[in-house]
Amino acid sequence: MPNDYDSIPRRMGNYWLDTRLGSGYSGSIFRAYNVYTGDYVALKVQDVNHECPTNRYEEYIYPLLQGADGMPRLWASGVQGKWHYLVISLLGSSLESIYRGSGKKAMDLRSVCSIAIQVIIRLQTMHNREVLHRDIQLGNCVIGLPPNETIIYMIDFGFSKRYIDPYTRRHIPDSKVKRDFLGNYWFTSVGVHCKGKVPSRRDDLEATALMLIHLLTPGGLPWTRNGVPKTDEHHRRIKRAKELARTEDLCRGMPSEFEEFLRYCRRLKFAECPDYEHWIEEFRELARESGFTDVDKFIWPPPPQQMKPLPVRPEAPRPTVTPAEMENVLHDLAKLQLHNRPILADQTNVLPAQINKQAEGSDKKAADVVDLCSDTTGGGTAPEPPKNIPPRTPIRVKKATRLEKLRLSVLDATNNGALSTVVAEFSTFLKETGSKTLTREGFAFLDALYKQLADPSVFVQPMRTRSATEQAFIENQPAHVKLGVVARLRREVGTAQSNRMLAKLVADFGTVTNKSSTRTVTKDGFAFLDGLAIRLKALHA
Ligand SMILES: Nc1ncnc2c1ncn2[C@@H]1O[C@H](COP(=O)(O)OP(=O)(O)OP(=O)(O)O)[C@@H](O)[C@H]1O
Repeated sequence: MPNDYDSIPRRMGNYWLDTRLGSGYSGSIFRAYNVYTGDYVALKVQDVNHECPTNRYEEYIYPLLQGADGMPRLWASGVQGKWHYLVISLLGSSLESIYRGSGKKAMDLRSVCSIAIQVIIRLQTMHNREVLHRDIQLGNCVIGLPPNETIIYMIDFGFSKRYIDPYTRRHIPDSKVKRDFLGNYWFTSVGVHCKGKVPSRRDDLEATALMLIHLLTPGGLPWTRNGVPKTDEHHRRIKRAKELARTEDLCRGMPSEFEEFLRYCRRLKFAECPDYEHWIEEFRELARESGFTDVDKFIWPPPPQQMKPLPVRPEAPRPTVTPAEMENVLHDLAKLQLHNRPILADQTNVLPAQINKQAEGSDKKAADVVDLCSDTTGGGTAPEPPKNIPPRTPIRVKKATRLEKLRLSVLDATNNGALSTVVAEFSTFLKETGSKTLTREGFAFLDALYKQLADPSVFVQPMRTRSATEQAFIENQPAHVKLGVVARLRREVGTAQSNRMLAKLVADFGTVTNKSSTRTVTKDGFAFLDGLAIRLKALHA
């Protein structure tokens, strides 16, 4: 039901309406002031007969959120004539208008980290108070007015809901029945938007992840680029694009935290409590490592000395490597003389001359390389990148750096004792980072380990590369298949008699982890890695 704005009285209760700040489907919002105190507020007006009485819902939710940082205060509410009104703290611009107003194609990393930290904290507050937001988007995150302009506030609780039943104290039930989508086109989670699932805490977080990725993507998330859908067909196309978009494609070129955060949100179970603290820390650390200070504050415009180059990803698809360029790479690889590196593998049947030949003849396997730029394999001294190939984006700091160091330690290990230490460190590191997702650097580590255990002189297809058809097949595999394989590997690792046998187990572990949709290391997976470290030590003795 559209609002008849002209009939809205100039005075509502003790408040005099000034300028209109915004309006949405459900009502209008005005800047207003208290006629007795002169204090400015925001006043949200809605027709009492509106088909979607969001003001009434908000009136119920606001008291649950009072007093918390970043939550607007509800000063008054009431009905005047045919109008229901809410009087709330007057705030500043929304992130939507800040982003649009910047004229930039993507937001800087410092600002996005601040948004991540603050929005996750806000959601933690809301969820602790048993409320789901259910409409996370840039327009519903606004900054305060001076002196609170560095604080991000949540607004618009018209779709919010208590997820703990106040009487039974139980979490709202899940349901298999598909429900109408509630939220917004751009950021509402795939589960809720495309699959009609019941929203829970995980979906507020997934919407946050998508919002962050949107801000870092030049031109925004792919399905946002043609504007709000005007037809059902357009809406269907958006849902399809959203559902089919692969996490790694959405996050290509960004610090790995964003990809991991999105994967994490999508792995959460319906009633699971997210680990807010972990992700707040992850984004703080990412910001710190990128050289940003005071990142809990959203400072706009961003301080000039902290305006680092954006983790821009190329908008056009990465050009494929030409045969000539590939030849250059292989030539350089051959020059690495892998046969001179310390070899731990069982070499009984491999004569030095053969090893040499294998290194030189490794171009036969070149066609197997699916994505040369995104996976790190091979020896320590990297060859000069061939000309005309776009440079790799200089990001994925921290975890990536640590994993890369571990990978190099694998390649430098000269005996099983040293390898055992590195494997134990790898396992501990993964456990401590909290994120159990194996990133590409994690797979590169396994690739290196496999090579050391099997035969470092042979080119090995990286475990993580896979085609679209493999991906589709993998996604149809039930989770218990992976669990069963890893449990077997865990058992077998304790009795493996040689490095070759261990190499085979590592390869199976990499393959099965890669085959799971989330690429996570399970409890059995960690037991396997720890068992591997112990076995290597035993074989060394
Ligand atoms: N407290 C506030 N102070 C200042 N501006 C505000 C405030 N609340 C909302 N606004 C502005 O008004 C816009 C609409 O507000 P809000 O989202 O609460 O209303 P809505 O009717 O639910 O809108 P929509 O239909 O777009 O969800 C916001 O994007 C923001 O720009």
